[in-house]
Amino acid sequence: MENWENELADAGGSITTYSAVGSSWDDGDQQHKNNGGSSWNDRGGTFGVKDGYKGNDDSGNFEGNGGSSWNSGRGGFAGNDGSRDNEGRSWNSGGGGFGGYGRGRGRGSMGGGFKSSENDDNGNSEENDGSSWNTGGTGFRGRAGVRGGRGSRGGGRGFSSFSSGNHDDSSSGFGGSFGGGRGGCGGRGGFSQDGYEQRGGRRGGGGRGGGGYRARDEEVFPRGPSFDEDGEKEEANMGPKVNYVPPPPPEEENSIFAHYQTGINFDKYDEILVDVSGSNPPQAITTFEEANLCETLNKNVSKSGYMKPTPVQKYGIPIISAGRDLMACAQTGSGKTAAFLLPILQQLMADGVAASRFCEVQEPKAIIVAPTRELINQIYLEARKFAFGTCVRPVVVYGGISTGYTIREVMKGCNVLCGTPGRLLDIIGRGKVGLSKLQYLVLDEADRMLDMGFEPDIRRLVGSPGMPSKEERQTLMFSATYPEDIQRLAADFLKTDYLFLAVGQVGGACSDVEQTVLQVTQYCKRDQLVELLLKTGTERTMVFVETKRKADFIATFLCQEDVSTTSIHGDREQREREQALSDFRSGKCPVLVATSVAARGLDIEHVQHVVNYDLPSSIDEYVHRIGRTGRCGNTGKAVSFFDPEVDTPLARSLVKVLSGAQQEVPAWLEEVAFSAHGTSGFNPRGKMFASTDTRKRGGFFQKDMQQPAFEMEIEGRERWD
Ligand SMILES: Nc1ncnc2c1ncn2[C@@H]1O[C@H](COP(=O)(O)OP(=O)(O)OP(=O)(O)O)[C@@H](O)[C@H]1O
Repeated sequence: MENWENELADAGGSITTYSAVGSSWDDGDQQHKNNGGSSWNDRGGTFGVKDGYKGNDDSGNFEGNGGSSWNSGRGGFAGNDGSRDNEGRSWNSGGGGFGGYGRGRGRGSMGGGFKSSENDDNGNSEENDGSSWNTGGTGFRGRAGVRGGRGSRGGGRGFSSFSSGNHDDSSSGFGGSFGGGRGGCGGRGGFSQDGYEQRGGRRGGGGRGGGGYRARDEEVFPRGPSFDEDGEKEEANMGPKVNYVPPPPPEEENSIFAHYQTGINFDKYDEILVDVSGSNPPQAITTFEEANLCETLNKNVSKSGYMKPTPVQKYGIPIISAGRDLMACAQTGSGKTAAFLLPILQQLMADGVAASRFCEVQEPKAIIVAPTRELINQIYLEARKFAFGTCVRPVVVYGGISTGYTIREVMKGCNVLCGTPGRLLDIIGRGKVGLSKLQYLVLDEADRMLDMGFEPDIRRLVGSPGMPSKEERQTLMFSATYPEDIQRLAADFLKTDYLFLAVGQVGGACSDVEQTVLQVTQYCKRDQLVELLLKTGTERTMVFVETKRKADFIATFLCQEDVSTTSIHGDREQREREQALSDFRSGKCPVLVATSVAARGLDIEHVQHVVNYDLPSSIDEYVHRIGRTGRCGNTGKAVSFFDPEVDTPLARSLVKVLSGAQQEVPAWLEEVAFSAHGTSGFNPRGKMFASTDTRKRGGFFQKDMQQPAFEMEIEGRERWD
C-alpha cells in the first residue's frame, strides 16, 4: 500500500509543477483508486494545472487526471471502478459515469462512460492521451458528462481543450478551464469538428462560446481559427493568447557552429546498401566539394565539422540539386537535415535570394514542415547555421509562442520558412506569407506528416492560395520510416517521376544502438527503472512513456529517488518544454522523461541511453525513439520494458526490427511473437513497415511472395489490419 498524500516535492528544482496535494492513491491492489471523490487538486477547488500534481500511476490503472480538479468537492467523480487509462484507453469503461463533473450542468455520461480511443497506430500518446475523452462515440457526448454547460465553473470549454490533447499551447488549453461563463464544450464544438471524432477525438479543440480564462499576463486571442503544430484546430476567440517569446538564437559563431563529434562507426555508413529507384537518378557525390556549394556554404559545412557526406547526403544532395522530387529514407541520426538544407540553400544562393524587410507579404522560397516544435526549431537552427554569412534568412514558426512575435520575425524577411503545420497555416491564413514564389516544400518526418493526424493539414497547406502545384514546385520528403500505406499517400504530393532513396532497410533501426528488451510486469517497472538509472549514473538518458500524466508521475518519482530529472510532453508550457530540453542538453538534468513528442528528430549530444518504460504502440515510433541515441556514428543503448499483457501485439515487429539491426532476439520474445500470431492473429499496434520503395511491387501480395514465411505473415496480417 502506498499513499500519495504527501506533497510530491520538486526534488530537482526543475520540475516546478509536481505537487500532489490531497490526492490519495491506493496502491495495494495495484488499482489506484481515487478515493471517493477526493479532491485531486484541492488547492482552491478549481482547476489548477500548475498546482495539481497530475496524478497517475505506473500500473496504468486509472491514471489520475492531469492536474485538473475532477471533483473539487462537488458532483463526485463517480464510477472509477475498473477505470483504466492505460494508453489512453477508457477512463470509465466499467460503467458508471463521470457523474457531476464540476458543477453546473454536467451530468454523468451514460453507459460506457468516457470511453476513449485506442491509441492510434502511431503511438501518438500525445494525442491519445488527450483525446481520450470522447472518441468512439460511446458515452460522453455533448450534454452528457462533461459538457461544462453554461455557468459551470471550470467545467467548460477549457476542460475540453485539455482533454482534446491540446498541442498548441498547453496554457491556452487549460486556460479555458478557468473560465466561468459559457465555456461549455464537449459536444460539438470540441469533438466533432471536421468529422475527426472517429479518430479518437484528436481534433477536439476548444468548444464554443465566450468566457475563458484570462491569465495575468495573457490576452485573449483576438482571431482565429488557428492551428497548433499537431494540426489541432482551435476555435477563435477561445483561448488565451500565449505571449511567450523564446530566447533569441545564439549570435556567437562558436555557439552557432557548436557540434558534436562523429562516432567510431561514422565510416561504417559507407557500407550501408543504398538503393535509388525511379528513372534517371543523378550520380551520387562522394565529397562535399563535388556538391558544388558556394564558398560561404562550403565554409559553413566545414565549420560544422562535416568532413565528408553521409550516404543520404551523397545521394540526396545531387538528386535535389537536379530538381527532382524525392522521398528519402535513411536511418535515424544519419544526416538527413543537411541532405535537404544544403542543396536548397545552394540554389537560393545561386539565385541571389536575399531577405527583405520591406515587403508587406513575405514570399519564402522554401517551406520546411516538421511535426513538433522542438524539432522544427532544431531544423531552423541548422538552416540558420548553414546560411550564416549569407543574405538568406530562415525563420521559424510554431505553436506555444507569441503569435505577434512570430509575425514580427517573419516580417523581418523570410526566405526559408520552417514551421509546424498549424502555425504555418495560421500565418499563411493571416496573409503574412505568400506562396507564389515557393520552390521547395520539404516534409521532414514525412510519414508522420502524412499520417492521419497531420495529413489534412498538409493537404490544406498544399491547397493554400498561391501554392504552386506539385508540377511547379519541388517536393522533398525525409524520414527514417515509411509505412507502405503512407508511401502510397505520399505519391499524391510528388511528381510522378520522383526518386525513392533508401539507405539501408526502410524503417530499420540504427544498428549503432544496442537494443535490449526486458520482460517485465507493469508493477515492477519503476523498480527496474531505478535499478537501470543507478547503473547509468549521470549519463544522459531519455525515458519514454506513453502518456503525459505518466511522464509527470515518473519524473516526480525519479526526483524523489534523487535522480535529477525533467520532463517534456504536450501539456507542459512551451517555456517549460524548452527549459526541460535545455536542462537535459546541459546535463543539469541527465534524465529526461518524455512522451512521443520527443521521439522524432531531436538531436541531443551525449544521449547514451533510451529507455522505453512503456513501449510505443507502433514499431516506427520505436525506431524513432531509440534513434535519439547512437547518432552520427556514435554508439548508444536502448532498453525496452516489454509487458506481455500490453505489448504482445508489437512483438512480431519488434523481432523483425531487432534482427534487421543484427541485435540479439530473446527467445521469450520470439515465442511471444509466434504465439501472438497464433492467438490474436494480428498486430494492430505494430503498423507495417516497408522494406523498400513500394513502387517496385505490384502490391502487397507480390511482396509477400518474395519474403520468408515469417515476414509474409507479419506483413500480410499487419496489412489487413
Ligand atoms: N556529414 C556529416 N558529418 C558530420 N556530422 C554530420 C554530418 N551530417 C550530419 N551530421 C550531424 O549528425 C547529427 C544527426 O544529423 P540529423 O539530425 O540531420 O539526422 P537525421 O537523419 O535527420 O536524424 P533523425 O532521423 O533522428 O531525424 C547532427 O548533429 C548533424 O549535425
